[in-house]
Amino acid sequence: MLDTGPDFSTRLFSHIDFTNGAVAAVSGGSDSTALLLLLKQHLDRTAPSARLLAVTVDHGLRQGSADEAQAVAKLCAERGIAHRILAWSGEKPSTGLPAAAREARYRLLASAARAEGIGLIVTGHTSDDQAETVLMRLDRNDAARDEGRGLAGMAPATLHDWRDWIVRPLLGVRRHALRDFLRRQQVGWTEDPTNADEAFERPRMRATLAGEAGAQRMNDALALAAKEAGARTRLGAEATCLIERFASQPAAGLIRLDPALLGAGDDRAAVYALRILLATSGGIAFLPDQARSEALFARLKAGFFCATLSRTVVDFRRAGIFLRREMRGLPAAAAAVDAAIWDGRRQITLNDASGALLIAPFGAAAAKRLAAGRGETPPSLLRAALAAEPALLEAVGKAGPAPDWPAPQGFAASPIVSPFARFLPSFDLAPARAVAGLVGAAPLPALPLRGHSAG
Ligand SMILES: Nc1ncnc2c1ncn2[C@@H]1O[C@H](COP(=O)(O)OP(=O)(O)OP(=O)(O)O)[C@@H](O)[C@H]1O
Repeated sequence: MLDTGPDFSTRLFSHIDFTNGAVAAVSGGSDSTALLLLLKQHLDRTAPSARLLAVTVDHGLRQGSADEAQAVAKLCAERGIAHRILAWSGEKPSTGLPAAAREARYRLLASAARAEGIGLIVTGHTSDDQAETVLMRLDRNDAARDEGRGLAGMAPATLHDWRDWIVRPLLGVRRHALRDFLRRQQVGWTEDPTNADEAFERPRMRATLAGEAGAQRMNDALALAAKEAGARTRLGAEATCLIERFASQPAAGLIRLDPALLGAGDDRAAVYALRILLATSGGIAFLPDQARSEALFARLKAGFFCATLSRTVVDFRRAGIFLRREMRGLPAAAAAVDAAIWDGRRQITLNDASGALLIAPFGAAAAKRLAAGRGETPPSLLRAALAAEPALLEAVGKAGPAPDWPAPQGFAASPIVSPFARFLPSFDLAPARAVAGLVGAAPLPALPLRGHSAG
């Protein structure tokens, strides 16, 4: 039987920095209920002044979800833990419901954390969840498409919206051990019927991992995840070196790669660096397809050419290899909204919200008037990059002349690192930090795990 005494909670939590408190995401299921009680035990012993807020999201998708949230509220009241229930009140999509529910859940958890000045969310994902995730990805053959990146499974920590850390302290713990702990504490939990509904992929996978027969499969999956996590982190570190050595940004929206990258000798890392930079330039949340990226890299090795991948024009000419957002598919003029993400590439800040403002691509004509030559970068490329940047317009002046550049006061369009802007797994910290430095994105908040640094 697993030791679930004080040593156990020390092992689970002592590497996490709770100085700024924690939000515990508690569904009322066994895993997150055990998480909450173990964390409370740990903080009472080691950091009694650290704030702990339990949050239950009521998705309103099942009958009885409000009662389940109330059961968590009751447990928290008994244990002296602050608790909030947050309802998902938005439109529910007819397809992709689990993904939409997850999005809404993290958004609500993050808003609760921010409201309390807490930058850390802990969830109850277990090694069972990890094995299921990895095996589902293996079944879908994601590995072949993405060089095995996904087989690393869930990261011990993930940055959400470049602001809030989601930490998963139970990733190395089996669900049955947590249930044993709860039984000994005489604490109940709710069973979500969808977890047993084999119409869904995850419950089907869970069933294959049950019993003696499933145990070996689970161990193999966890060993695979650990191996792939190491490989992904190493590849990321190698790609980081290449980005730092060979990539520069001559102007906003224009990345230059030194052609020496092509002969640097480490093609795998170079392709990975290229994929990350393509997604960043194009404003895409996912890295471009592995095979197409390899083909692009091979074509670059063959000499000068121009192609488009991941909404990014890749232009190899004498002056270097340049990446910029293609003009096709840029957002149409629309009302400017503070804090909105524009084109997946820029976070808009409106300091002066007065008046009706529109945001629109700068456009080729205005860029032609304004872009001046700079250094050795061909002016045509500077103009092309500028044309795809956002500009602020008076709504009434739509037909008037284009605005001046740089943008009028009261408006900032800060670059974001598109593939990692929403979710940044800790495996990918090094390349995310390098690209943030390259494009001028906000620096990463420190990783709340001891023994690591996020710079
Ligand atoms: N409705 C919710 N409210 C708050 N946190 C949640 C909610 N649903 C899930 N979580 C968090 O996400 C983690 C993983 O979610 P998942 O859907 O795999 O778990 P679950 O089966 O709903 O619940 P549990 O993991 O607690 O048994 C949970 O352990 C919990 O920390």
